[in-house]
Amino acid sequence: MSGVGEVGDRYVVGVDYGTLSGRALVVRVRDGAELGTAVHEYRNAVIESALPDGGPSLPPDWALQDPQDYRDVLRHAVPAAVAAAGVDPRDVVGIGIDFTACTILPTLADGTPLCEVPELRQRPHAWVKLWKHHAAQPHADRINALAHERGEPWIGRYGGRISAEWQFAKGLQLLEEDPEVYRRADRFIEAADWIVWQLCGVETRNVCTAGYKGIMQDGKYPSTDYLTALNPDFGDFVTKLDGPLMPLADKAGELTAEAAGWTGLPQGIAVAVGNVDAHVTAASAQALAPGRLVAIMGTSTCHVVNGAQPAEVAGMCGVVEGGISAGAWGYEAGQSGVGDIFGWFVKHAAPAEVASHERLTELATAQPVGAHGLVALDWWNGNRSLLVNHDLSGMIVGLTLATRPEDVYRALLEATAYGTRMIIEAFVEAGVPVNDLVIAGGLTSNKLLMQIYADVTNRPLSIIGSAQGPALGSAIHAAVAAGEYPSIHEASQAMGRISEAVYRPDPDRVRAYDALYAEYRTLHDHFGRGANDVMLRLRAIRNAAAGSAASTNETASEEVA
Ligand SMILES: Nc1ncnc2c1ncn2[C@@H]1O[C@H](COP(=O)(O)OP(=O)(O)O)[C@@H](O)[C@H]1O
Ligand SMILES: O=C(CO)[C@H](O)[C@H](O)COP(=O)(O)O
Repeated sequence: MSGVGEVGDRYVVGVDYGTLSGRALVVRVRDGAELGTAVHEYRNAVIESALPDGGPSLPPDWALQDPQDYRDVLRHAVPAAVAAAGVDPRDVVGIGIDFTACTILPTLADGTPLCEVPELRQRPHAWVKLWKHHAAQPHADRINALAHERGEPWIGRYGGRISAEWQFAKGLQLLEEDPEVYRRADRFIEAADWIVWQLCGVETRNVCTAGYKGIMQDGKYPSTDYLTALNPDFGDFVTKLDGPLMPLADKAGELTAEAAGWTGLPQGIAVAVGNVDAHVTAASAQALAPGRLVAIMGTSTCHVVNGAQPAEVAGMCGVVEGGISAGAWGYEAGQSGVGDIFGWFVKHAAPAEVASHERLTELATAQPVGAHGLVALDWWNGNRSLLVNHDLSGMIVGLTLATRPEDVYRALLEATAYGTRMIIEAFVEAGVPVNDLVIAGGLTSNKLLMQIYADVTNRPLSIIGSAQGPALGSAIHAAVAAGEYPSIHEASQAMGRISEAVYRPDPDRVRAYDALYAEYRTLHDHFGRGANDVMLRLRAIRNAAAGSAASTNETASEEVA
């Protein structure tokens, strides 16, 4: 891309809120050139052990965040990105944001997070629940059981199972574990919509998170009758969730004077409706046409693909009209652990002399397919699609005394590719075309991983032409919200970019992987579909042991006190 623009050029800013940091990107409207970027790491990262001000240990599978970290991204990363771009802030015409989801927080009616209400600061349920907060699995199980018992019409749009990661499971857990915080929550709002509210002073709900994470179908949420059947006090939950529903790429409002002060951008510029970090990337990957599946591969993977019609795909995350772009049915699936699994091995299992992604990848590249004799189940962070159960766990079969670290690392890379192939096959079998794959996200840097995905799925892999797919996607949505393009389609064509078919499947390796994939499917169905619930039993034993350890610690601390 050429350098800073010409006279009359206009710019937009995209802000991508990831799991550990927020990234701002300054983009030229006419061609999507990326002129400057900056990252702000969240000071409190992911809160998994105890609240920032101290206090008791959090239970297993909790994952919270601090909303102040989100505001700080606006204060630090946006001005730094504009400075790095060397453009005049007065030439910026819009800002768009995307967020991990379902990342959700309880607030007062004016948007004040409950964790910032002094008397509630020490209450874990007052804080933001991050997308990977998996402690609401029992609540999700009840939501699903009751939905099937009553024949709720919406359950099919979610592949038959609502995830523990999503709004209703997290809301039910909040109600039943801290009723006072639940009552004090005038709003239960996705961080994507909350940060837009901070930017323009207008409370909105984007159709993407409302649809995929909030069970909003055909303009309706689940009935009050269903909610009170779950818990008599849950009937008002939708009143907390609901707000003005807005289509993607619309303008939510205009930058307030206060937000202009934080960001250094002009007051009054367009603020785009919020979006999800996966779905927003379809625009930057020029993959809005039906059949082009985009896999955004990072700590986790989200798979998004547009289809011409709605279809029910067992185990998918959901299908939402306009969920990716207006005029199509957007499908989502996902794997709740991908890069995180590779990171776990590097940080906690690999010997120091080879403990890096680069070294392990280099060592793993040379061996032929199947030489390590291993097959793994990629469920270190549960299974989002197709089994939708976060009490499932990881597994490696075939370990011997001859197994080396790079063998295990490669087996983990391959296991996530098998998981993606399961998802693709489920879509195709349900009549949702998947013609080719477009890969975005931080994992595109691993060439071995990319080639494995091409060989396992037997499909060519195209690679997005930006290292900042979500942020570029948000910038593209900002350009539409600012009126620079008539629709997301024209903006995607002008501002998005992709390298076609960078990785092609090798027939010999495809055949070799077909045999290993058959073994993966056998293990997947045996341990994931009820033939042997050892993983669930071990999880129950772990939780009981954790509970008794916590009570022992409390007793010990009381005795000391
Ligand atoms: N070269 C690599 N090969 C495989 N995994 C990697 C590599 N580099 C980083 N990772 C993993 O990818 C994840 C980071 O992905 P990234 O897309 O940068 O972040 P995020 O998912 O927060 O957007 C981490 O879980 C890390 O362990
Ligand atoms: O489920 C999601 C989107 O639907 C989450 O936003 C996504 O899984 C977060 O992953 P990452 O940290 O890799 O961005």
